[in-house]
Amino acid sequence: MTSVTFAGVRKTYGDAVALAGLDLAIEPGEFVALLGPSGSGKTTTLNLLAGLIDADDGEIRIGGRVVNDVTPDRRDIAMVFQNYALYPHLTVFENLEFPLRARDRRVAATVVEAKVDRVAGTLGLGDLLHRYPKELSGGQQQRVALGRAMIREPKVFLLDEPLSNLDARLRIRMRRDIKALHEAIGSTIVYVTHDQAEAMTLATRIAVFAEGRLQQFASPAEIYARPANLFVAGFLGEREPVLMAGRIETGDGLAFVAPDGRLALDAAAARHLAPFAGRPVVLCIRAEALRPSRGTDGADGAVVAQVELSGPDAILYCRLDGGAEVVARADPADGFAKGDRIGLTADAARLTAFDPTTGAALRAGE
Ligand SMILES: Nc1ncnc2c1ncn2[C@@H]1O[C@H](COP(=O)(O)OP(=O)(O)OP(=O)(O)O)[C@@H](O)[C@H]1O
Repeated sequence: MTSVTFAGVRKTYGDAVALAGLDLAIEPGEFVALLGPSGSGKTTTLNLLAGLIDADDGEIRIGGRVVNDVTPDRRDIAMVFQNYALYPHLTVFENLEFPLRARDRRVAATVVEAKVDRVAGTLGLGDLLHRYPKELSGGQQQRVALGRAMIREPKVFLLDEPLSNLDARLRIRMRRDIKALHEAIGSTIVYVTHDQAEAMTLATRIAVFAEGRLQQFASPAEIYARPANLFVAGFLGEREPVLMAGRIETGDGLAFVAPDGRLALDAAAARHLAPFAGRPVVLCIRAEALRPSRGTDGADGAVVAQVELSGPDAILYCRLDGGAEVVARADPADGFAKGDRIGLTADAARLTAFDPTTGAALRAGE
């Protein structure tokens, strides 16, 4: 297992900064997702690691060795792209053995066979070895592409949006396959995606990029629960959170007060948000942070404007009494309906407050 390190790595194209001083230390055997919107620097990072482009500045290490001047074929990495392009005129077996034969023409047939068998076994391709790519489903083709990368037993796998050509259900199945594969082989994986759900389910840690800068590098749970800034808070999660500017007030019970709405905060808020009382903040409010209730005793009033069933949840689009729109999650069995007058209590442990000027998260005690 191999570590990967970027230290002060910078890449520009003319005046355009593709990557501004990246520092990132990936532990051996980690599965790291590089996540961010289009143009944020993910592919630049991957291409620098692969050696397909050169850094202007900084140092890149694979397993402790500085590789800035090492050619791609000597970096001991394998790449799988979005367009995995199998050789159409070769069978699955021939596609899998290709990298071995390309490296060493005289490699023994028994060695090739043993390696292909092992990789095919890990990926569940054993019964498909005689087929041609056009006789395979999209998911099977993608597994062959992964197998072709695995066969040379590289130290690090680089995957660039490998699932984006597959339909939604297959993508979810392949996610499980890739995760199982990582657990089976234990190699270090660096995986580029703009799909936050993919990053959340696959990665041991997620590196979130925006505009060529690393915004946060942490576990999926940490990134979701404790986003470092407003960009990360907005980018993670199935549904965009509501970001509302206002103040934490301590008067009549602790509350968040915005010009167009008020939210009562529960007791846990005393520790979590009370230190920021009186100062302007932007609050990130996710649906699961709001608890709807019948009647408005001890909670602030809202009206349900729309209900959306989303699998096991009912998503309530609500209007606070002051007019602000928020989204709450409920159990469909509770039967909330459009037009209902409800109470909303915020679970402060699930709220994050941000500095309106810098966008950085405010943490009690920091
Ligand atoms: N060869 C190039 N010449 C000029 N600018 C480039 C080149 N390659 C990348 N860039 C710019 O560098 C920035 C980062 O690009 P990069 O491809 O790393 O983004 P990305 O996060 O991978 O985006 P995507 O998800 O769209 O692939 C972008 O602004 C892009 O336009």
